[in-house]
Amino acid sequence: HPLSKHPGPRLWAASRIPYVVSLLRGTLNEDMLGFHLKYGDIVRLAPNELSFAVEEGWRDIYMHRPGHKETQKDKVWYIAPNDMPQNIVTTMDIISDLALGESFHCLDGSTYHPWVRTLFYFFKGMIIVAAARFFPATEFLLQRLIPVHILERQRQHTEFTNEKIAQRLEFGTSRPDLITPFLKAMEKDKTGDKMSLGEIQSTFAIILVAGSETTATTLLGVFYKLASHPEKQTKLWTELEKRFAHAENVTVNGTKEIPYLDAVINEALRLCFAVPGGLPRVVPEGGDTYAGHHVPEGTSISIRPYVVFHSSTYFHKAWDYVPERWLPADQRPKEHAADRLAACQPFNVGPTNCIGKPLAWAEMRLLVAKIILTF
Ligand code: HEM
Repeated sequence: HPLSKHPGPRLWAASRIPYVVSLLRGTLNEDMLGFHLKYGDIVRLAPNELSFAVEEGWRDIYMHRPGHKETQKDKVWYIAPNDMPQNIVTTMDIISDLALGESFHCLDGSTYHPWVRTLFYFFKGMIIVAAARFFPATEFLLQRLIPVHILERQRQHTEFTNEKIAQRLEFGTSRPDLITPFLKAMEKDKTGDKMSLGEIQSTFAIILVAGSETTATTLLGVFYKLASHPEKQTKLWTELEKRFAHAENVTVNGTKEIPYLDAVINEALRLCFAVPGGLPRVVPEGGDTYAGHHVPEGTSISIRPYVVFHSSTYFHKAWDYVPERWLPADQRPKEHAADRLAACQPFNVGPTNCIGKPLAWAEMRLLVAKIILTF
């Protein structure tokens, strides 16, 4: 087999089944970590899949390289759920304002909106459906084994999203929001093309999921780490107090200039990364070279962020919480001078990286600064 030169556990190289078992048990990241420690930077983790734990993988797999064809998102993972059309997120323009012009009001009543409550079933359903897709010949039968309550909650989740979109379309909004540019796209252009309601629904389903849970999980990481490292918390408070004096003075722009605040958030992004899967892509026709290795077409390849972010090759004391490693070079502790910060890319890189990155940073800076100063 063309991938036989790459090391990895034999059973995993022979069959997709051990991978799928690990995926469904939720132990894939830990297993990957063990394999990379044992076998090295590039591991064969299924008959047609390689996992990369090398910095140059970010550039080679995800970025546009002149003279090379681009990898494609692996269809096993990137298919819209519940028979919806594919979402059309490619564009950077739409990220200039917030999504649907109306909150889910979770904080008002300290309760979850049903959309939030069903979100985890949505994720669980995604994983199980993807697991079945690895076996195309029996996919139809395997899909039937998915527990009915998970499918039902996943369907409800989609319904909540569609309901919200329908409300927004019917009642309008007093200020521009993320839907506004899409309304134009729903009218026919000169060529007679227009965006369908299904495409709008699918796109907003992904924006809402991608824009909420990721930021929330990272913030949980920030506060967990600060709570368990009081001296870092005090340091952050001192820096914020110097700049703002009171929480009421905090502004998005003002929070951009506080290196220790960014350092605290960057270290949480590294250690409590919110997108636990690999970011799977497929090698284009003709094959190509990734991190110095030729890989045949059709192979599934990805960086495993969990492995790279915890790698002692790139980060001194990789498992320790050290926000200072992210400070500008002249303020960084000597022992972290050689840390390879570019190996940590929590928003991915290249044409399909996170379109919400500036929004996520604005939200996180604002929230962390206000909460630390207030409490
Ligand atoms: C800490 C917060 C966040 C993290 C760590 C994060 C991370 C990521 C990553 C790693 C990807 C690439 C996935 C892939 O290559 O398969 C991605 C894509 C995406 N993110 Fe984020 N994200 C965050 C916040 C947000 C926010 C606030 C939004 C708001 C709209 C957002 C919207 C999206 C969308 C729509 C995509 C898909 C882009 C595409 O398919 O081209 N994300 N995000």
